[in-house]
Amino acid sequence: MERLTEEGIIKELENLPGWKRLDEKWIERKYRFKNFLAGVNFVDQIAEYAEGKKHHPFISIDYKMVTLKISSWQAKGLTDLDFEMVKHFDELYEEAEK
Ligand SMILES: C[C@H](O)[C@H](O)[C@H]1CNC2=NC(N)=NC(=O)C2=N1
Repeated sequence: MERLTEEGIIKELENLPGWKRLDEKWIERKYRFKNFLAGVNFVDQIAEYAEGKKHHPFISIDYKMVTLKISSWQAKGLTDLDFEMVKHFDELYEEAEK
């Protein structure tokens, strides 16, 4: 998959509040949960989805906070697939927090 241009990345991020640029290759979002197990359950859903897509975010759980960061390392940058996936991560979060 093709790497997105700088303009393409900036445009995508405009519609994704919460996601921030770490550097030219990685974006990151921190999600807060009501309790530890809600965060772990979210990570479980992310893991299933990522495995299905064969595209894997880096994940860390810090008590009630889950941090996801993603890049397409084979493409050496950010791709449409990264953005398709982060939109789904945000949807899963909204469902989880209802
Ligand atoms: C061979 C395998 O499909 C690749 O190594 C996949 C696995 N998961 C991946 N995940 C992410 N985030 N980026 C990749 O480039 C990537 N490559």
